[in-house]
Amino acid sequence: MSTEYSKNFPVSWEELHRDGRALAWKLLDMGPWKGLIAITRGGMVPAAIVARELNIRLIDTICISSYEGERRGELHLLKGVEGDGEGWLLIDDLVDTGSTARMVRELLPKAHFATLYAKPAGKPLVDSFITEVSQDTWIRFPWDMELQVATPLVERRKS
Ligand SMILES: O=P(O)(O)OC[C@H]1O[C@H](OP(=O)(O)OP(=O)(O)O)[C@H](O)[C@@H]1O
Ligand SMILES: Nc1nc2[nH]cnc2c(=O)[nH]1
Ligand SMILES: [Mg+2]
Repeated sequence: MSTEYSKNFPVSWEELHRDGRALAWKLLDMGPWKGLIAITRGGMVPAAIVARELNIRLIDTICISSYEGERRGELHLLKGVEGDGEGWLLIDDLVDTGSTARMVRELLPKAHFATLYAKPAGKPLVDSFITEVSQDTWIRFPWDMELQVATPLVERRKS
């Protein structure tokens, strides 16, 4: 982990599903929505959960990349969408520094932007989110993890 991030916040598939459904509950009475736009790639699984709960079938993507592991690089817009986003729900997994959010807000100023997780620097840019974590926390998503044998605590303390 880079020095910027000193804490880990691992999220299991079950927790992610629960948080996705909690986000759908929040968004339920704010519609109707014309459709949903997932910000790739992290927004795709949360978007699938929300789309299922809100019965949204029209789904588009904004394709952006910025991080290489835990290092933030330049933002690259690989694919946008037309329009100003009015009536559309924009979904990502998280906001961290808020750079990605700033770019999508410029592209789609009227969309409702929702994420599962938010860090303080990005929080003001999101309309709806479920859980806040501190700025020095790195969120570990289930699609980035695998099951491993855990080293016993006493042995970890020796190293
Ligand atoms: O608020 P920011 O500092 O911009 O960080 C948040 C963005 O970073 C991650 O995406 P990433 O660019 O790593 O691509 P990915 O979704 O394909 O993993 C995450 O999914 C958000 O989209
Ligand atoms: N997986 C993951 N990707 C990120 N991109 C920006 N911040 C984070 C984070 O905390 N976790
Ligand atoms: Mg992303």
